[in-house]
Amino acid sequence: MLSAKMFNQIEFICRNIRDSDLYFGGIQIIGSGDFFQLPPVPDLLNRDPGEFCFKSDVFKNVFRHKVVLDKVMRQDEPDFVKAIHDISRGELPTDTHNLLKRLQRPLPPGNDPIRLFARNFDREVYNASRLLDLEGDLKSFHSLDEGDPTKLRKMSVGQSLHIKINCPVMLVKNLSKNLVNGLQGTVQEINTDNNTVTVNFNGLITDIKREMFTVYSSIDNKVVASRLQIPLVLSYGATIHKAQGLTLDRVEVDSSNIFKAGQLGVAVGRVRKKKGLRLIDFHTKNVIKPEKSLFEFYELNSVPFLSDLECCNISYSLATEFNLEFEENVLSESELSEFTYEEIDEIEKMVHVNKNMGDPIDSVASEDEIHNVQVNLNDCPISLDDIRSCLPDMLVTDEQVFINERLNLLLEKHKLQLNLYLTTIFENISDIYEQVFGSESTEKKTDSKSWTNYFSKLYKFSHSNEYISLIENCCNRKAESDDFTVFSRIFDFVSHFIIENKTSNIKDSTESSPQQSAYSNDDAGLGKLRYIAGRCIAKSKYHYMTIGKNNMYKKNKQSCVTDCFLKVKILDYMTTTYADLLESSSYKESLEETKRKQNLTQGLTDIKDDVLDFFVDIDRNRINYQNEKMFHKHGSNIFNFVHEKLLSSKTLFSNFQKLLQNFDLTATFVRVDEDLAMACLKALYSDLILRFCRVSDNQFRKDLIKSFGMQKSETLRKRVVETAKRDNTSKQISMSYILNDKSENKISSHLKLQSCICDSGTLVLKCFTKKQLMCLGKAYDINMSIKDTKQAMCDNLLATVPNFISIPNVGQLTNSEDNEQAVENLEHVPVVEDRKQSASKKGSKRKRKPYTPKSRITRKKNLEKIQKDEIVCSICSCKFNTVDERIQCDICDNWYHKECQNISADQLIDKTEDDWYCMKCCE
Ligand SMILES: Nc1ncnc2c1ncn2[C@@H]1O[C@H](COP(=O)(O)OP(=O)(O)OP(=O)(O)O)[C@@H](O)[C@H]1O
Repeated sequence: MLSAKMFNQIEFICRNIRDSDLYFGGIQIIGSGDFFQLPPVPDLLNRDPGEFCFKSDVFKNVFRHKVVLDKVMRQDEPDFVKAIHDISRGELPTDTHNLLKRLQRPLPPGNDPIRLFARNFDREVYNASRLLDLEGDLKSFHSLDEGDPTKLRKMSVGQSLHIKINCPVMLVKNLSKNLVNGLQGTVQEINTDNNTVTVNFNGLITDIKREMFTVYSSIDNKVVASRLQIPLVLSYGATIHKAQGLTLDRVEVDSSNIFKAGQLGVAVGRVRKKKGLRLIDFHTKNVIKPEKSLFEFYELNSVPFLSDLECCNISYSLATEFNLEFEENVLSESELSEFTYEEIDEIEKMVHVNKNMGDPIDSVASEDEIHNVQVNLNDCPISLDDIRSCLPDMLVTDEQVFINERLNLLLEKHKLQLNLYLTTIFENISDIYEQVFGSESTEKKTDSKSWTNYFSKLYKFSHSNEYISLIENCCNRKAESDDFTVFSRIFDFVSHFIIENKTSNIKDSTESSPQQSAYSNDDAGLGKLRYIAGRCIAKSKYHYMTIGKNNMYKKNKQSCVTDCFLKVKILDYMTTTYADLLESSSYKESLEETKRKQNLTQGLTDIKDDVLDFFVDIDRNRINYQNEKMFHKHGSNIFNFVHEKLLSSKTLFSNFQKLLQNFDLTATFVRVDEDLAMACLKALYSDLILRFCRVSDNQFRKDLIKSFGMQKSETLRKRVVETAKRDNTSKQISMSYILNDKSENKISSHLKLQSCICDSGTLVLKCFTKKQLMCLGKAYDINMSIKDTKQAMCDNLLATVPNFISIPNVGQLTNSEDNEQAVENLEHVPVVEDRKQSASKKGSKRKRKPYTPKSRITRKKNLEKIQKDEIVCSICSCKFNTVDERIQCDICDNWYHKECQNISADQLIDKTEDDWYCMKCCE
């Protein structure tokens, strides 16, 4: 079926070739078709979402007249005609239902029927199994490919064509008027030397040679892949899409994977008579209701024809320019084509799915404290019997069976050596623990670094020669990779044991951390879980399909193909259609979320309700193991820990079995016995658990990182705010700032001083010298004495300044020289005395050398030192360019740039008259 985008493009090309304003350049168009048949296939490569063409504005203007052909020519049995009509419209009245049920019998003897499948994979498996059953030599033709391999998958011919003489084939390219796409024939001769296959097409015997197939990308505006191959495919079976348009006499329709409205109708409608049709695996859910717009389209009235057809000569107007809306929203409305499973990778790239799921991270851990130490590190409290508890109860995978067997053997035959191994690793791991977190008597704060350190030490030990020789001692031979697998289980067990006992008091933050809540707690979460579960199933299905396809024609691999085929069938059984869910799901409220998340992968993730229940179970189990507390204990190993716990849960596995109790093993064309079914079941269980663990682990790690990131950024933000505050206050308020303030009564500087005082009174200590404080006191009418300590002066200011709205006696604040004079006049107390007093008071708090006033000689000497570049600023370590830009602290005697101490360079501080303390000493 033509899509809206394709229709618009054809119209555009015709109009441009004709260089005309008329639609299609004035070319008369007669369109025919049945919209209740297969809908257009979306084409991701060309950004075509696969909308019905009648939705295009151009279509509405061009096809104003509609004629409904209602006489069916292919079939002549009224009940059969009605049944095809019903199922095409998504209806299943009783008479039609009964008729379809009756058609589930084998076909009466006759020619080999063609089997129709909804999905390519089923067709391929069927074709391969039939071909291998046919006598004769298998011949293969391999294509010559160029370009992007993912695009090559879209080709209608495969990379390899496997055929035998007398096998049925179908032409997949129009070669001439008679040799058309879809024509069926039988292979008569095969010549691999000159790449030719002779085919008998109903008496027309023709040599078919290799043809070039290309994939064009309108996005890249070029051919992105090409394949040179014989244009034939095997035709024991075909897809329903491929069979559309054919008229057949004997058909078997496998309806198990019908995924589109119209698909079943097309399949059933290919055959002339009921007696030539057999239905396989038919369910009512295969009858899918088409979208409403289709019914609306047929209900629309048609415009009557005018005799001169003037009604059809409409000019193209810009108002009907291409409806490119869907280019923005390429696939939100789209559904999947039959190729969907093969396009998963491509789709994933487009929706930015993180494929790197499950990569371990070592460096993240939170900062809980370890309170309790319960293990006596000198003795090993673990017995060999305890080791048995690390054997999994339920054996799902081959690896588990293997580990169990090996461990049992060691426990029976190498008890002594195993005991030595156990004691030694216990001691070593305990030592490592102590080294990192301290001894049992000390409570030590642990942080992410410590945990990383701990796990890296464990890793080093487990790869040391000492450790390897321990294992070799137990095995009585050179250690192999299998041995390490077995012993790593005991190693993990001991490591967990030690941490478990030491961290038993760690606060379990499961409830407070959002990342550890179950998906299934609310509707949105359930919707998300359905999507995740569906993705796990779809990925698993794709995985087995690929293995199956790769081994399809290898004779000795047929059991592997059967195995994969059965697994795919089981996975199919777990899914349904969105329409079915809308009608019958008990979790309808959650479906919206599933649909929203599906976007491109719509259809892939519609899993049945009972399958969702099973995943809810997994999820609830998962949060018991996948939480912050467990993360502390297992570090990067948490993924394996969670995975193993879920894998070995008997309840989960039996729930999984229950899910499939009604699955009909006989409904497939491959022979399946009970053992194979059970093996497949276990493998699938293991695969789905693994995939689910990867997704949840990925999410868990992301959430952890996010929460750590938030903590980190909060600390950082705090620091920035504090620094900014400090900078602000210390820079904003200084004597020169107050003096330069031209506002009335120096309101501006008053406010700044006020805010500086309110924020932190101690900052004032840093900003002003004693002399300046005296000045300020005078300006605010505060009675201060030069004998007062700086702190007392500040306290006075602190108590007074907030009570004023501006500086009351601005006149008292003059320039610094005047200030000095003012202070001189105020009190005639020797400054040296005050300095001594102040220094001795400070000395009570911290030890400091007694204050010695710098004599002119000392200053001169210092000056000389400065000039000889011997002295540098103690903050920035840079030299001083001028004498005036430096200042020396009277407590620590260090030199600083004034600016490094937030003192403006032009500010004069005569240190022969007053002391000055650097910021550090003030603190
Ligand atoms: N006027 C006719 N008289 C006799 N047989 C006819 C007539 N028209 C069509 N048929 C036969 O009916 C069958 C279906 O015809 P055709 O494929 O053209 O229909 P269609 O509408 O394209 O079908 P579909 O869309 O279902 O594939 C063919 O076998 C054709 O030979």
